[in-house]
Amino acid sequence: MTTPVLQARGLTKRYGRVVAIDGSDLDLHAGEILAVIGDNGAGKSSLIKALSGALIPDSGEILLDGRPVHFRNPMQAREAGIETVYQTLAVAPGLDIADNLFLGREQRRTGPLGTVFRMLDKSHMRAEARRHMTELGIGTLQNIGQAVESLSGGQRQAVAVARSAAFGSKVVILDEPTAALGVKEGNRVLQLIRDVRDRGLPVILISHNMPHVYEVADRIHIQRLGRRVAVITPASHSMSDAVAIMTGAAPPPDQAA
Ligand SMILES: Nc1ncnc2c1ncn2[C@@H]1O[C@H](COP(=O)(O)OP(=O)(O)OP(=O)(O)O)[C@@H](O)[C@H]1O
Repeated sequence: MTTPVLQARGLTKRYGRVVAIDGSDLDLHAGEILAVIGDNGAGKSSLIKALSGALIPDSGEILLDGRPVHFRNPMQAREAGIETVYQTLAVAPGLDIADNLFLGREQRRTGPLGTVFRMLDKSHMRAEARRHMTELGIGTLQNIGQAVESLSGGQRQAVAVARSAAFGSKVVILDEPTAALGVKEGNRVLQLIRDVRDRGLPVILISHNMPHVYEVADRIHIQRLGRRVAVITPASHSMSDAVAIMTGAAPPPDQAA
């Protein structure tokens, strides 16, 4: 078995008396979409925050390509190649698509125009933005200079996913990317997620939408009461099996025997 790209071992995080994650494990393999499902409060967000540097776990270990990493903040996780799109979309509505793609990573002009006057290399950013969007087949966004506030929810998500795919060199983490979307837009974002995987970036997808999970996930990590209780696949278990394990109505598979 090859080493997982990203692993969590026994991660724990407490908030006072509340145990948000309780010795949770996670394994993300190369080339896969790993869905993380669980009831409200199961610790999905906390787990993902730990993996993306937004939360420092009390104990446990995170391994990237088999090597221990200790992220103190989201920037360090991004620098290590883990790109996360949160539920609350971090897009800036007033800025255009290209600017959003490069938010926090603006490219300056070369020479004193860039270093002294901090001038942005707009044309380069536009060209790069267009290349990334085209690569991911987001054909509907013709005008890279269009303000993001004029885009639909699905198109905004597409920009956020494209951004994570453009900059994530090892892992892309998506927190409820289809939550607020209509059927058509949701499907488009699902296709985008497959494209990201097929281009070689493994994806962690947190979602409450079971049909979406079953449509795209290669494996499904079930989180319950702060820890991983099972890993199943859409082929091994039905949607109702998954929900039963998630809610505790059925025992996890290894205990079922
Ligand atoms: N900053 C915080 N302060 C206090 N308690 C927190 C904090 N963040 C999370 N918790 C608690 O930790 C537990 C796990 O929360 P978390 O958000 O990780 O779950 P979740 O599975 O993502 O839930 P949901 O599906 O509702 O988003 C919950 O009981 C929650 O109330």
